[in-house]
Amino acid sequence: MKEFLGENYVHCGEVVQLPLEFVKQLCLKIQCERPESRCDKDLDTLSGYAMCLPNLTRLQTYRFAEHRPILCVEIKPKCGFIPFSSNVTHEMKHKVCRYCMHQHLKVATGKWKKISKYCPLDLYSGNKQRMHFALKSLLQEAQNNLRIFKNGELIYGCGDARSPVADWRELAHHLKPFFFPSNGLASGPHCTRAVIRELVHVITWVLLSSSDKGRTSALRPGLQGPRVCEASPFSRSFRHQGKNTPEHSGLPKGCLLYKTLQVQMLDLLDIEGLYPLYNRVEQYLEDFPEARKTLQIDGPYDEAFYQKLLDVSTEDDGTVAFALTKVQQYRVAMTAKDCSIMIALSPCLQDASSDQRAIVPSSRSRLAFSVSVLDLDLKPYESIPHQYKLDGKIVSYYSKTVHAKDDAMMSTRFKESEDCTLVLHKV
Ligand SMILES: O=P(O)(O)O[C@@H]1[C@@H](OP(=O)(O)O)[C@H](OP(=O)(O)O)[C@H](O)[C@H](OP(=O)(O)O)[C@H]1OP(=O)(O)O
Ligand SMILES: Nc1ncnc2c1ncn2[C@@H]1O[C@H](COP(=O)(O)OP(=O)(O)OP(=O)(O)O)[C@@H](O)[C@H]1O
Repeated sequence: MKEFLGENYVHCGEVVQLPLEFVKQLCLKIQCERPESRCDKDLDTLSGYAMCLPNLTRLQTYRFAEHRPILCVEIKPKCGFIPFSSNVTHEMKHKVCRYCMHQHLKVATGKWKKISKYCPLDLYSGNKQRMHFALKSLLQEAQNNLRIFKNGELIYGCGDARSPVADWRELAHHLKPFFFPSNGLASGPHCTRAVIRELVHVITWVLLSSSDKGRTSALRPGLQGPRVCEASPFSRSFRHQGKNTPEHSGLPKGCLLYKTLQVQMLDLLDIEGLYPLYNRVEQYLEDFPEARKTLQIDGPYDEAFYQKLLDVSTEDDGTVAFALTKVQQYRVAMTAKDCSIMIALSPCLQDASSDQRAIVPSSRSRLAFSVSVLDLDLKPYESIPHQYKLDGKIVSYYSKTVHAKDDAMMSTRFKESEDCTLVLHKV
């Protein structure tokens, strides 16, 4: 991931040894804090090892702990493209992105209460208007896609599914000293709006900022699907006005969103095209179980592994080697679709001679920032059948309920318009 996303954004951490008794106690202690949907997860209590990562709610540009106040915005942007693969059998998947479709299933199964207006394609569009809309939508319905921390403590977003904290007034109260440090902006709805607007502008600016490191240019998936999701309320409102959605202004090539999207696009065949290839590898492993090691299913994720990921050809020569490359690319893509971006912001002193590239030129205050990526452990090979089933469920639920409802609404409107024919008589 360092190779793809760049040195600056990825923190590998280090492996540390822990007493088994400590891990066991920790595991018991956190179990009651897990949201219900994550109760099947477990800490590895047997290996005696853990990953020690830096605290990413803090600025990563300074070596020493800062004593200045720090704000951190965590965004889990999810998949930012619509599949372009010809293996896709459901027409809907070429029009509506997975996140927007999945929202309906999540609400139906009780994971969340309300459908979010957030659409990843808006965030990844590079178009400021669309990005602002996406970020405001995240602020309205944070789900597990947005969290805000102040000095390392969660002040906005879901700690877990049961206790969402989502009060804009309270949030603005926390944020005001960061964005309007020296003026006496009166409180009230006007102040809340101004602070939230400033937050959205600063985050957009940071997301579009570039760092030149990383070898992303090596990835050229080539094909691209539609750049607008039909379900996004932003593009819907444009369509209702008879206008086209502003497509995209293009993400700057060095920015983290661009790099993340490139890695996500390693999912070249879509799960529908990938699943038969997974079965080919499975069949091979059934015949030669000892090959699991040489195929590097469980690593090591070394230079040789990385080099194979760069082969973005989609021409199947029927070999296990081809199938394996696509499977590994898919796992990397899935990881990039589920990672989080941590944006840490801290006011910097007017006279501090800091690196100008890491300062947001916000109108009211000078903010130092750092951007990191979280949750980059490679998705397991074993999760592919689950992905395949889930994909089918998401699409069929969306098609059956939401799309059918849309159709019904259209035909009712049509019928109503027939019933209400206005007859004009000459007088
Ligand atoms: O499949 P998705 O898109 O629902 O993603 C899962 C996430 O749900 P989300 O859609 O973000 O609410 C899910 O998020 P939550 O734990 O529900 O917050 C996990 O991140 C899961 O990854 P893993 O199985 O724990 O490694 C994610 O599973 P993977 O598909 O990334 O394996
Ligand atoms: N290094 C870090 N610095 C700051 N916050 C972190 C860090 N690592 C994790 N977090 C916080 O904890 C949350 C959960 O982390 P993560 O997704 O890595 O856990 P996980 O591996 O999915 O947990 P599990 O599978 O055990 O339930 C993140 O969304 C983030 O808010």
